[in-house]
Amino acid sequence: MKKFTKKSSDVNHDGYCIVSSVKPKRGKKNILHRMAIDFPSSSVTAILGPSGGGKTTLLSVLTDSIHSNIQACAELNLPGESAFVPQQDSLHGFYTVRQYMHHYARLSGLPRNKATAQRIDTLIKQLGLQGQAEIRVGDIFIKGLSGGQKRRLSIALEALTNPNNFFLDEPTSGLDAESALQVMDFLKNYARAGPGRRVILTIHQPSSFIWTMIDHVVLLSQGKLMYQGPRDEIENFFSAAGFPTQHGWNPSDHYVTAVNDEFRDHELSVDEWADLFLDWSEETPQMGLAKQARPSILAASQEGYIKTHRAGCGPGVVIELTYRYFLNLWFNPGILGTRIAMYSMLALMVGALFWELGDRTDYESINSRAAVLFYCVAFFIFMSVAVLPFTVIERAIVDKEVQNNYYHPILYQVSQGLSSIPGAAVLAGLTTGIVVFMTKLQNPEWYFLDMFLSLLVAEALAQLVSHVVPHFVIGMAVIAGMYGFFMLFQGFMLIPSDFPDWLRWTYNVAFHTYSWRTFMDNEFRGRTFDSELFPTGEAVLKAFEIDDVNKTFDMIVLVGYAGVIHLVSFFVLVVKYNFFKGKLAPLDETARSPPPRRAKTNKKPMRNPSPKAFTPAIHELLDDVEVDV
Ligand SMILES: Nc1ncnc2c1ncn2[C@@H]1O[C@H](COP(=O)(O)OP(=O)(O)OP(=O)(O)O)[C@@H](O)[C@H]1O
Repeated sequence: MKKFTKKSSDVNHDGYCIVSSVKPKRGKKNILHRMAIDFPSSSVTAILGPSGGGKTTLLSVLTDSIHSNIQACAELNLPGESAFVPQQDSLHGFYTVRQYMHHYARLSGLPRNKATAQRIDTLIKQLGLQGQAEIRVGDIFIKGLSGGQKRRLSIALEALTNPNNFFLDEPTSGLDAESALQVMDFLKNYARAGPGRRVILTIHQPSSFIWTMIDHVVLLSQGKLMYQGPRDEIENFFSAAGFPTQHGWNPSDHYVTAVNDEFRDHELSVDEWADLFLDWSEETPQMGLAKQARPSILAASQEGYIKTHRAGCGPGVVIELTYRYFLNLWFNPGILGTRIAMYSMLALMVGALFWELGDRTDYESINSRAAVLFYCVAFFIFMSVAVLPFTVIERAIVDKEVQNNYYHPILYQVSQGLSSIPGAAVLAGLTTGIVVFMTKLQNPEWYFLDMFLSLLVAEALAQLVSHVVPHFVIGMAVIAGMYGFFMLFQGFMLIPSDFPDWLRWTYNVAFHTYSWRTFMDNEFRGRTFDSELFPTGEAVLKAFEIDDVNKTFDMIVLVGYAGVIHLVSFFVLVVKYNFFKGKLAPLDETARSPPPRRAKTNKKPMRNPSPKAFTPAIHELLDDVEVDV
């Protein structure tokens, strides 16, 4: 029996992957069965097969990004840096195409010189985006690139840093025939442009044009290997099996249909196809694992080894990400614009309702002061929830960038923390200016500081929640629930000594407590009132059991609160990207031998098939189609 002899130590330009099994952690059914696949360098390898065949799962094994609920035993040998272009284009909408390319160049630490600018221009041209170079990508607020143009931009962004292993999930989906052809042409040239490069992509239905641009084919069905080898050999295999492609048919349609027995009985079952391929590849000298040196292609690689460039330095990445967040704030009306409008309107309404309240000393004004300060804490902080959808949407972009090794999540966390400072300052300044001016509450500098730090904590909390919830709607519900608790516990509705004993600790946990009592101390301390019950502000503070409050201490607590939340966010990101990721387990030794034959079939590969032996079921289907002439 032929042995698969490759070991991880055999690092050369012939890539391969040996899968022993891939299955869900809870469940016995294999998603991918035992298989060994070549990934020759300087080639475009297409993974294709029927829906549910295991293409995406195989790609996730190859990119080491398997889901945490999957158990995979596999060995990979794909030397060099990798980049992955997911099927979903995760892009910020405010950059133009050229700006986006320069942004990624800076993020990767590419030198800011003419060569980089030229490479960007070349990529834009090669991917047919020169007409859109100065057009914004677009999002829900502004119309920008079409779906296909976004696809091409995603490819250009990852190609910029010359990864050796360039993985793409359905790169041609959503593209018209000409664009798809251009993309494939680009990928083919990319693979050829240097030894040690390989392009590995999944594809659903390659057109006959695209089919000719594929060098190497991996055909999967029901998680089993139907064929792997050079594209120009697959027809020999199907012919030998008695299923040649008929004249005028798209070969890939034929192969994918022939191995899909999910809808109707085929002459050969998937197991029989798998066995036929094993038999055929053993008998065929040019087949077999890692035999495709493809000297003709390697000979065409004249440019020499081009070094991959990824992962910029720490401070550079933080500056770039912080700058990106500012641009997002600036161009995305949902993040800052809407909030500025809402905060202004509410602040004006507060000012109008409590007009010149600070000048009043009557008994009712005491109640009004406490109420307006409660409102300021509760609602202005609550509205920071508006940031959550955008951080959740940005998550897909960050996931892609972390997976593609642009930066460590800690740098993203630092930049998020820094980015929230100016936004919080603008909103706090706005509300302070309007509310304090109209209501004549005292000490605007403390009002501003308290509002600013409270908003910083609220933004940090929104960012933390955005890292863990599956959807922003859930995140908003979680934050609304938390703030509901915090408002109850902050000491306004109930003074601390009236709390049930077992809930007393909650008073200190809610950050609203520190915000509100500082507002209260700021407003009441030193005031006198025309009231026998509360002749001084201190008497009011005493009634709320906050007469011994130290404002400076409370502001330090808010800073610490924000710091702790950012720290928790950091740990959440580290855990998420390191421990909640599925890990590839090593192969057991038996996996190096070919898979056992499962289906004992008498259908030996036929060397001289008659054209009549073509899948009868397909003919039946086609015969049923009535054509009106
Ligand atoms: N995390 C998982 N847990 C359980 N089953 C899974 C998991 N991921 C994939 N599968 C199953 O494995 C099979 C292969 O899925 P996969 O997404 O790899 O197929 P595919 O070839 O990419 O399909 P399509 O072309 O429709 O995208 C499917 O039956 C799918 O339900």
